[in-house]
Formats: sequence, structure tokens, C-alpha cells
Amino acid sequence: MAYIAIIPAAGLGRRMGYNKNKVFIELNKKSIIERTVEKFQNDVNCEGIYLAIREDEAEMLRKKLSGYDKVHGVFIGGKERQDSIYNVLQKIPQCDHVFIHDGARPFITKELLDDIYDNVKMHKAVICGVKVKDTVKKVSGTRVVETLPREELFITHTPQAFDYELIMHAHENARINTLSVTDDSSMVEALGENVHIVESSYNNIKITTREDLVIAESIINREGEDK
Ligand SMILES: Nc1ccn([C@@H]2O[C@H](COP(=O)(O)OP(=O)(O)OP(=O)(O)O)[C@@H](O)[C@H]2O)c(=O)n1
Ligand SMILES: C[C@](O)(CO)[C@H](O)COP(=O)(O)O
Repeated sequence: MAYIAIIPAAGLGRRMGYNKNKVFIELNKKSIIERTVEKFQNDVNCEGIYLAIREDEAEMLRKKLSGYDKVHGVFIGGKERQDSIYNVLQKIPQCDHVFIHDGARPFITKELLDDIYDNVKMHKAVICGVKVKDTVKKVSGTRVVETLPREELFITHTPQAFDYELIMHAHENARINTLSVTDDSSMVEALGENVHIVESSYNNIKITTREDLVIAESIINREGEDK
């Protein structure tokens, strides 16, 4: 048993406000996307890595990743993240488990990959996240509607791992029902299936805005290059 990794990297990086896709930004002389891919390249349980990228960046990405022999495919993404993942799902070979991980989250650890892998062998859908540290309010306009119970709340990260048949079905169902969501777990939840969560790390940030670049540099400086 092993898993296949799908890495969506076909975004525009609008919130970063950079003149190209943020996954090509270099942190300490190595691009974000290479940092992400190498975590899966180094994981013995990963048997293949498939990426989504924008058409005009596909050649550049293929060249950049030519040294990573587990990269078996670089495909063109879609308008939204879920479209990009769906496009790649159509292309991967049948397998036991699929890990879906944002190209813009380079700080996943081997410990987290192992934890998710152990769990997805028991459950069909496993995600990861961190406990909420602040008090979260539901708001309508400027009016606070409700204070949500913090002990029940997690901030969701990736990887999210699924049984192959289940995630295929979940994506097909989302398309048929024009369900628009921000993570893959939501599509599985929409089928009424159980999704389990394991604890991620606060370092497993998605590099989204410029402030995240400063945090990313500090994680690299603090933890060194082997983490
Ligand atoms: N149509 C899309 C949109 C996003 N992504 C990928 O999904 C991940 C998470 O998305 P996000 O952080 O939102 O990235 P962007 O869409 O690039 O950023 P923004 O929303 O600020 O434009 C990123 O690795 C991004 O490249 C993708 O493959 N296809
Ligand atoms: C999947 C995700 O990273 C979980 O936090 C997140 O929902 C992606 O959202 P984005 O708006 O595409 O960045």
C-alpha cells in the first residue's frame, strides 16, 4: 500500500500581489513549490506526485522539478482550486489513497505525513488542522451574531487524505451539484461520510500574503533546512 500525492499549484496568488505565481517565490534560494514537492519525494510511502499548474507556467515547472523522480505528471489546472484538483484526479492511476496538499504549504513534516497515512488506512477520509487560539465570532455586517465554542473549532490545513474511490466520487458529486467549496474534505462531508482530523502544526502555514513570507523565513531560520 502507498499513496499518490496531488499538489495544486495553479493559482494566481492574488493575495500575495506578486508579479508571478507565488509558488515560484524563493525562500533561502529554493522555491516554495520545490520545498513542498521534496517533502513528498522524501516520503517512502509516496509512490507518485502529480501537480496542477497554469498553462503558461507548465514548462517552467516541469524543468524546475526534473530532478524529482516521483513527479509523474504536471497537468493544467482549472479556474478554482477544486477544478485544478479534479483535472489531476482524472489523470492519476488507480491507487489506494490520495493525499491532496497545497503547493503553497511547504512546511509539512514527515511526522504529519506518517500520522495521516496511519489514519487513512483505518478511516477513509483524514484531514489535519490546528486548534483555534482566539475567540471566533459569527458576524453579520458589523453585528456579532454568535460566539462559537472554541473547543470545537479547528483551523484546517492540508494534506487531506482519502480513499481513492471516495475522493473521485466526492469530486464528481460536487460537480453534478455545482458545489463550490474551499477544501476537499467539504466535498466528502457533503456525501454524509465521516471525516477524521489529526493535529497539524502551527508552522504548516499556507503562504498566502506578504506577511507569510516573513513567517516562512523565520521558520526556516529557526528549524534549519532538514525539517
Ligand atoms: N485555480 C486554482 C487556485 C489555486 N490553486 C492552488 O491551490 C493552493 C491554495 O490556494 P491559494 O493559497 O488560494 O493560492 P492562490 O489561488 O494562488 O492565491 P489567491 O487566492 O490569493 O489568488 C495553491 O497552491 C494554489 O496554487 C490551484 O491549483 N488552482
Ligand atoms: C485547503 C485549504 O488550504 C485548507 O485550509 C484552504 O481551504 C485553501 O483555501 P484557498 O482559499 O484556496 O487558499
